[in-house]
Amino acid sequence: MSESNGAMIEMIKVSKIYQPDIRALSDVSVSIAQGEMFFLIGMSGAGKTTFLKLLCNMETPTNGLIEIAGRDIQKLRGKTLARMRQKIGVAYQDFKLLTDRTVAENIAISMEVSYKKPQHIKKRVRDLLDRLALADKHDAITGELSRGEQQRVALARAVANSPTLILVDEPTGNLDATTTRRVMDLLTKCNHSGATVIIATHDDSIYRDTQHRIMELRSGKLHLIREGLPQ
Ligand SMILES: Nc1ncnc2c1ncn2[C@@H]1O[C@H](COP(=O)(O)OP(=O)(O)OP(=O)(O)O)[C@@H](O)[C@H]1O
Repeated sequence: MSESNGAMIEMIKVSKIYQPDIRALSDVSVSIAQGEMFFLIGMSGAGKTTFLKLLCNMETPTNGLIEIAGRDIQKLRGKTLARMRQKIGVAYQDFKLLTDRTVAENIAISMEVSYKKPQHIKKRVRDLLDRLALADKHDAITGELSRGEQQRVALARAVANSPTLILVDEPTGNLDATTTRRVMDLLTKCNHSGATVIIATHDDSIYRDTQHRIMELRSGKLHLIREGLPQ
């Protein structure tokens, strides 16, 4: 994805109403810079997952415009849409893993789809498993792991192919403090390598001391909690 005025994401007056009448997002406008790490907080049901799903085209807005790297994502079709999707890594709240496949197979998928060399894939999978304290789970069947382990596999899969945009939904919900730190270290490393990272969470331990921008969804509206410091 190419740069557009330094913005990775432009949301302009975006609303999402689910049928029959659930207003999840209401006139949300925000610009998120290329290379920014951005925390999206809010109570349960505040619309965080909806916000992320709109960005990865899993849901369409009822009103408003969403641009990623300068392109209106609702207008993307065919190969252009597929190419953009390859540049977005998503760790879903419900993981969406292939539970009958091994951990390594799950993490390798996005790299295989973009024809990375087997040698590179092997090395990357091992490295991510090491970083996330899952080295001994390489050949485990994913559906047999604990929720906290599956959560980390979902994260490893999301970042494996070095996407330009990383969307993570509650990445630490099932984790202890030490493992939470590992997850945040990995996301920070991705961010330092240039990725724009958007983290939806209500785990205040991961944003309490951050120097990155924090915004909160409340009653479908987006409020600034803290400006990020220049990095
Ligand atoms: N597919 C859907 N159909 C109808 N309503 C939905 C749908 N998805 C979400 N909602 C509703 O939209 C609102 C926002 O939901 P969303 O999942 O985006 O919130 P959230 O902040 O991610 O919550 P949580 O922290 O509990 O995951 C909620 O009232 C939810 O019930």
